[in-house]
Amino acid sequence: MDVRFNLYPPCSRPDVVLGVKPHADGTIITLLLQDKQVEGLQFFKDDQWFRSPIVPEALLINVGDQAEILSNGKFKSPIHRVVINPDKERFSLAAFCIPESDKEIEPFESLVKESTPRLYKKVKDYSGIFFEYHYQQGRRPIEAAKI
Ligand SMILES: O=C(O)CCC(=O)C(=O)O
Ligand SMILES: [Fe+2]
Repeated sequence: MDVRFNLYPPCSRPDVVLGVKPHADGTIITLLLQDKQVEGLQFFKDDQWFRSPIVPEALLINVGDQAEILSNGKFKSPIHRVVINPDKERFSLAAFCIPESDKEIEPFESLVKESTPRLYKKVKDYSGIFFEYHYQQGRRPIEAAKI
């Protein structure tokens, strides 16, 4: 598990600056503790951005790309971003649950059937794929795993 503290300083131009650009997490799951006062996280669904409301003391559990692969697409890893507040700084704490880089992952056999054919290849070192696709090519890393 990797843990990261995020600190988003205020910015007077939230119309042109994002805290985190749109992405889906490359994890199995991500545990997220959000700021108790300042919102910022948004999820993309049906061509719209939806705010993630503050729920004090709650951990937000986000499905990552590797859960999408393991579940043969039953779980979808959502696209999300962080917007910046013009006046207040924001904190978040993210714990990224990821397998060791030498472990191969693929859809669970029991979820691959005639009615639900296999959608993803076997992948290894998804963090490496994530880095190459997301940061270097600006593409969704899950595309690399699709059959
Ligand atoms: O700061 C947040 O609420 C989310 C950050 C995030 O999406 C990430 O670190 O992957
Ligand atoms: Fe994220």
